[in-house]
Formats: sequence, structure tokens, C-alpha cells
Amino acid sequence: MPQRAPVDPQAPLTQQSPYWASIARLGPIVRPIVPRLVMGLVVALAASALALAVPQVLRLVIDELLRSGTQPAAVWGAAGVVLLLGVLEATMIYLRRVLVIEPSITLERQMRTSMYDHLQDLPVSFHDRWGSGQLLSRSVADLGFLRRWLAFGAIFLVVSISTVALGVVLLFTLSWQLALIFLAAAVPIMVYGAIFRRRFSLATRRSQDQAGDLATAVEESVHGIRVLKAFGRAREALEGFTEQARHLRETEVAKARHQALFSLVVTLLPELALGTGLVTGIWLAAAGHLSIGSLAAFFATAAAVAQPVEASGMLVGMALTAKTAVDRHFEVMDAANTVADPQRPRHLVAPRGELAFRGVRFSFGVPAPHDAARPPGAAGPPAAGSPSEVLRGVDLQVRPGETMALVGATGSGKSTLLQLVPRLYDVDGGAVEVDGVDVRDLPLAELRRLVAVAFEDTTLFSSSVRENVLLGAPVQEGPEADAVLAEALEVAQAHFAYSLPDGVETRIGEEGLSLSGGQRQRIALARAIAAQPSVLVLDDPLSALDVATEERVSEGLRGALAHTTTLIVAHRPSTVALADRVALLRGGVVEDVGTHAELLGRSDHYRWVIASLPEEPRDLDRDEEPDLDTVFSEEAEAR
Ligand SMILES: Nc1ncnc2c1ncn2[C@@H]1O[C@H](COP(=O)(O)OP(=O)(O)OP(=O)(O)O)[C@@H](O)[C@H]1O
Repeated sequence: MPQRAPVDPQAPLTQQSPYWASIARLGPIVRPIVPRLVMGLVVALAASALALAVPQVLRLVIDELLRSGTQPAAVWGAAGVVLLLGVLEATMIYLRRVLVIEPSITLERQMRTSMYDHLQDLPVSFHDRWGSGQLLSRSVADLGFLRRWLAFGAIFLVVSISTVALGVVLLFTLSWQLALIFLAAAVPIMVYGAIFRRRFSLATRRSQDQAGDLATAVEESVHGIRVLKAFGRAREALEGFTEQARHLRETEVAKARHQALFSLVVTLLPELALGTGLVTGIWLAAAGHLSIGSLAAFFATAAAVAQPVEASGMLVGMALTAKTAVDRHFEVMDAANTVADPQRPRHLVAPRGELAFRGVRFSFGVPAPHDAARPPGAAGPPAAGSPSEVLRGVDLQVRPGETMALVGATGSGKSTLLQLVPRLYDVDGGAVEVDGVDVRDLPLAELRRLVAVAFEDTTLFSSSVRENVLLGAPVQEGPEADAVLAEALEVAQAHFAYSLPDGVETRIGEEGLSLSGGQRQRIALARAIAAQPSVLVLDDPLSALDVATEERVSEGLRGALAHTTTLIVAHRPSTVALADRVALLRGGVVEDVGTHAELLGRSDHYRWVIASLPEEPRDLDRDEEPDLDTVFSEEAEAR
């Protein structure tokens, strides 16, 4: 497996796209809910205008009603107006929530679904480079954040800017001298705001990436918990995790410090301006340049304006985090699907299952942790003949219905060659053909119906045995599906499935019943058989079986594969025995092809490879307990 480098906590993060260029990319996605967002914005603006109207009523009450000694009824009337304004403001706030929350949640779901869909489409080479935690954090945390920003942050930012703008105009109408003092505080706020924006956006990008790496570390250690425990490496894993968590903590603390400092500036300066304004205001009122009502209204309005200014630290922080979330989202969504359907597809009407590799060249390219960190095209395949090329011109023909074993030293590229058949990767040069048609010219769905695979490292999904086995089967339900299931379980010697607590309906996989390595392999093998493919590609699918079970499976396979072209990676002589012919892979090419006996007779390298294959199974996995009497008597005989 290639290494996926986590975010370097010390690396300078300076490459940031312009803010609006990033946000504008959301345009087409957000468009359907824009009317609701605009309505939400309008009612939020109305709520803020109502809040600003209260000081005006206050001024009227003080200057006009109280001073001229009007009837108490008029004062009650004014109080009623203030109350009405308050009720209206609360209603508007409620309406805003109703208008924006539901569409923003829907949008989050849609973005998450399309990301999942895109991840399914992207080639295996993409998944080789990206840590699962990075994808997890982008599809869960980042999108959740974007929703909150759209439903709350963005609207409040616009409302805050409008409130401040309208408030400042009102302040000028009440007293231009006091308004100027108040406005003077805005200059250092704006200067410091620019510094804050730069620092915070770098820190927020780093923290979101580090959170993704941390999620990858959790995922890997949960998956590898048995290995870590068995090798007593849990402490080292914890130390590694603690180190990553420490880096994230440092970034978060730095972020919080930037935000706290900015909040201090935006809280302190308006307060200072208000204090200075109060002294000046009292002096102006005493000198008769300002009415008491205007002075009271000025300070009530200034307080209403100061509120969004004070919240600006949080709002700007949200806006910058949202921009990072958008960037991270599109880094995944922009990744091109290099293994796509052909533009002019060809079809195989009655496939015979002839498989051919013609001058196939392949290398894995240069792994990189995050696509965005690389200039486009930086990870392309190395030049032909470069040392990192795994396959350097493979020529091999497998006849229809033939079983061909692939043998070679470890790391010679056997698994790689198999993965080119269902286009998990595409060749860099040459072609893989089924019935004379380049696999790249077949629609992917058709190709993957023609070709079924079973790998040594089996993946079972959190669903029933039945669903796992019938995953690629032509029929999923009914008596025909039952028959396919039964036959596949029979050939793969996976009868144990019937004895599970709920039989073939038992839930297995990560969230279900744990199966042994050999049981998992047999389910995976049954899945490949149930797909009823024309070409079956098996990557050492019997490695975890004991000799007796392997023999029974091999026998079943010989019958079942009679009409299926099979390419099988063999790590054991017993798997080689399954094959009609054997291909010997060496130095990135097929060095020799022949029967097992022919190759034994003429190839030193083949003899060496076969001699180095293990005779015994790597992992004994018997269904039934061994007969201890027999074991003891065999041991006694041996003695
Ligand atoms: N996803 C990957 N990304 C980068 N390099 C890879 C990847 N998978 C395999 N390789 C490299 O390609 C080479 C061939 O690997 P491959 O797994 O095909 O060998 P193999 O013959 O099947 O080995 P084995 O018999 O040990 O299973 C190795 O050097 C391996 O490190």
C-alpha cells in the first residue's frame, strides 16, 4: 500500500484561492434554494430594522411626549408600539428559521449524496492516495458546517453588515459629532480584521485537514486493532495518535487565540468609542447642541450597532471556515474519473470469455496525500521503462473456458495484472481484451458483469450472507436467485452459512457476525461464482483454507469453472494444480507459459518460485474440530 502522508503541522499553508472565487463555486448547487434563502434574509433584515426602530420610538417618547407633559395614555400608546415592535421582531426571527433550515438541510443531504456517488465513480487510484478520514471529514463535518453557515452564518453576516450600515446612517442623523467618534473605532477594526482573516483562514484550513488525518488514524487503528494488540503496539499507536491530536489541538488553540484577540478588539473599541461618545454627548447636550431624546436614541442605536460588530469575530470565522469547507469539497468533486465509460462503446453479444493482455504496461504513479496540494498532472504515470513500472509489456492469452494460474515471485505484479481486467486501474500502454475487444471500449457495467473478482483480502458488507453472495448476481430474488445462491455456496464449500444463527439471512460484515478468515474467503469466492461471469479473476482466494477444505473447493471450482475463463493468482502448489496452464511473471513480463510439468521441466525460475511456495496453509481454518485421537495416533506413529 502506498503511504498517505498526513498534513505536515509545520508546513506553511500559503496557497489559498481568492475568497469569492471559492464561494462562487457553490452558486449552481445553492441556486434551487436561493428564493428561500433570500426570503429568510429579507425577514432577518426586517427583524434587524425593527430592532433599530425601537430607539427612534424612545427618542420620540423622551423628546416629544415626556417633555410636553402629554397624557399618560400617549405614553402607554408608545409603550404598546415598542411591545408590538418586539413581538414583530421575534416573529421575523422565527420565520427566518422556518424559511432557511429545511432547504439548507436538504441541500446538505444532496451534496453528501453527490459526493458519495462521485466517490463510488472515482478510480481505485484516487482511493489509494486519499486517507479515508479525509473523505469522511469532508463528507460529514465540512458539509454540516456549510449547512450551518448557509442557514445562519451567511444570513447573519449580510444582516450584520446591513444593520451596521443603516445604524451608522441613523447615528449620523442623531448626531454627526458622536457618529464620527463611533466611526473612528472602525478604522483599527478594519485593519486588524484583514490580519485576522489571513491568519484565521490558514489555521482553519490546517485544522480541517488535521481533523481528517486524525479520523484516518482512528479508522486505521480500529480496523487494525487485532494486529496492534497482538504485536503489543497499542501504546505506540496511542502515542502516534496523541501526537496527531496534539498538533490538531495546537492549531485549534491558535485559531481560538486569533478569534479571541479579534473579539477583544471588536468588543473593546466600540465600548471605548461609546465611553468617549457619552462624555462628548453629555457635553453637547449641556451646551444645547443635542436633545436628551437624541442622546438616549444615539446610545440605544449605538448599542444595537455594536452587537453585530462584536459578533463579527464569530461570523468572519464562520465565513472563512465555510470557504475552506467549499475548497475541500471541490478538491474531491473536481477529481477526474479516469476510468470512465467509453465515448463510443462496443458490446459483446455472446461473450466467449477469451482474455488477452497485449503489451500491457502499468505503474502506480506517484502517490500524493491531497490532490489539491499537487499541480495538475503531477501524479501521472512515469515514463515507460522507468524503475517504478510494475508491468513492462505483458503478453498473455487465456483461451475461452481455460483456467490459467499466474505464478511469480512476491511483488512481481500478479495482483496488479488481475486488477487491470475489470478496469480497477487502466493500462498505461498496450491493452487488455475480452473476445478481442479492448476492455476500455466496453461500457463499465457490461464489463463488470462479464468479469467477477475475488481477492485474498476479502471485503464483506454489513448485510446478510444472501445479499453479500448475490451482490453481482444477475438475479437478486426469487427461486432462481435461491438456486444461484445454493450452488455458489456449494462450490465455495460455504455450507457453514446455513448453520449461522439466521442461516443465509444472518447479518455479517463490520456491523454483523464476525467470520473467520477462511469463512470470509469462501463467502467472497461464492460471490464471484454467483455473478456467473464469463471471466473470473481470483487473487489467491483459497489462502486461508486448510488443505482438506481447499481440496473440496478446488474440486467444486473445476466443475463450476469448466466454461468460465479463469485467471488465478497461485501462492500454493495446490492452487497451481487447479490450472490448465501456468503463466510465469518475472521482471514485469510473462517469461513463460505452459503446463505445470512443462514449466517445471524447462524453467529454473519457475522451479525456484514453486520451491518457495508454502506447502502448508497459512491459516488453518477447519469447520469441524480435528479428531484428536487421529492427531495423537498420527503423532505417535511419526515418533
Ligand atoms: N496500490 C498500489 N500503489 C502503489 N504501488 C502498489 C500498489 N499495489 C501494489 N503496488 C506495488 O506494485 C508492485 C506489485 O505488487 P503486486 O501486489 O501486484 O505483486 P504480487 O505479485 O501480487 O505480490 P504478492 O505475491 O506478494 O501478492 C509491488 O512493488 C507493490 O509494492
